[in-house]
Amino acid sequence: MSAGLSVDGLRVRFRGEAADLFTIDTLTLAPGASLGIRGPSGAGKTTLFNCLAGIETPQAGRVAWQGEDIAALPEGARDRWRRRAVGLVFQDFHLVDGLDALANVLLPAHFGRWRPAADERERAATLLRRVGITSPRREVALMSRGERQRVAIARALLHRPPALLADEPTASLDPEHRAEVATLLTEAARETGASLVVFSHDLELLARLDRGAELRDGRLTEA
Ligand SMILES: Nc1ncnc2c1ncn2[C@@H]1O[C@H](COP(=O)(O)OP(=O)(O)OP(=O)(O)O)[C@@H](O)[C@H]1O
Repeated sequence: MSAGLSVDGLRVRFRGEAADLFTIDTLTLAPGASLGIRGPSGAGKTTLFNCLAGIETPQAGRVAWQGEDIAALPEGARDRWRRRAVGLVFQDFHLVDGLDALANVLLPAHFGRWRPAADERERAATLLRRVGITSPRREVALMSRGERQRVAIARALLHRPPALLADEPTASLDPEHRAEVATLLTEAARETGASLVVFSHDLELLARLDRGAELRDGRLTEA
């Protein structure tokens, strides 16, 4: 079983379109390694993010994490895989405003179970401290955008996922918070051994990643 990410012959075309949005012949990423993907608006970055996260099913190809081809899994199995094996970070955080920071970090622990286990609560509290959130019972709606993104990163790490995917994670932050979030994401991947893929226009964030690639005109080119 190969660890990390391995993509082969990935092809995406939306219904009614005459041409493929993109094709990716091959892409691999080792555990603990990071890759930044940039590209012009409309190139398909969010669509590729969705394919790597098992949210979108490609027309053809293999998207394997830890040797498991998630593109071939039926929807229910893919949802279970996503909850277990991937941490997702978004531009607009995807937090639940009526809840405090701790409850937001524990959200993934509620799937299939009524309440989180004691060790999950402990890990959530530890992760919040790790990302610099000192008031875990504070409602996220009252937090700054930078703090909210740090809570979202802690949530992404709850189940120690081997894959971390971030879609424009710094786009709605001011420069100081952008740098903070960039440091946290790259350190978290290194510490946990997760493979990190970041889709972004933020050149400072992209410069901190091990590798860079551009999605343009239907092709992913590494540079
Ligand atoms: N479900 C869909 N059905 C049809 N077309 C779609 C669908 N989702 C996305 N598209 C189209 O695919 C193209 C790529 O969209 P995508 O959101 O992946 O681009 P992007 O590179 O993330 O763009 P941006 O940087 O502006 O967010 C766009 O032209 C978009 O309109």
